[in-house]
Amino acid sequence: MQKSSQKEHLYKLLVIGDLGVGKTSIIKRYVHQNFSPHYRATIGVDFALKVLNWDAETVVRLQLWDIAGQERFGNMTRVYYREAMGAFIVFDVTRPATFEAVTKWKEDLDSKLILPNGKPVATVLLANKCDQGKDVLMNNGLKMEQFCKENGFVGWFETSAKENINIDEASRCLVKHIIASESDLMQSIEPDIIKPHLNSSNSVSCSACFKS
Ligand SMILES: Nc1nc2c(ncn2[C@@H]2O[C@H](COP(=O)(O)OP(=O)(O)OP(=O)(O)O)[C@@H](O)[C@H]2O)c(=O)[nH]1
Repeated sequence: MQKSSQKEHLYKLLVIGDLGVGKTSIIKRYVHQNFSPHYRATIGVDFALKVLNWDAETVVRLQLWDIAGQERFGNMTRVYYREAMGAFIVFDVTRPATFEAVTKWKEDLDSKLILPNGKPVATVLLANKCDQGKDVLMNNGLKMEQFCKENGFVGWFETSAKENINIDEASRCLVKHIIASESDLMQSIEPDIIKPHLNSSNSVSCSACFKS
């Protein structure tokens, strides 16, 4: 039961990335604690709600927007991105092309969504299906931390929706950065205009959540 002294935050989070990388599966695992090996492509967008008891005084409600991979080639992302406070960009570690698409997704996001202080929304990169090996990470010799800094991600995690690896951790990282960016905004502008704008901007990053 909620105590009267508790603070509540409601955040819209986007989950984006190429077809079949595991966006729906990650949300399903996170919200419903289950996994299905069968693939059913998302059409347009789907939604889920996750409630987090953040600390003794704070409840965080996450509205997760599961955006179909095929939307990268459509015009609807601008509409879906509206008023989001954070994003996960997902790729599949077994398919290099899905990693190459990550920068395209990030550019699409940053070109359409901006906070009132001119900063992009906090974004965490998820290297999903890590239960299948780490082909992309190892073969390309990727320096993920460097990649994240250069491309404005606040952190990255190897995840598995199948084995339930690092999904809670990635979410906590994202929420932590959103709470920090929200208090940043509170200090600089009127609280009632915190909602992100649709526009473009440069990226910023912080290494607080980077994993090696
Ligand atoms: N081994 C393994 N398979 C996964 C994992 N996550 C998802 N899959 C499988 O990958 C396939 C695609 O997963 P989805 O969650 O539907 O992918 P999506 O990104 O939502 O796909 P779109 O809706 O087309 O954008 C399914 O067969 C899943 O079972 C994972 O962590 N490990």
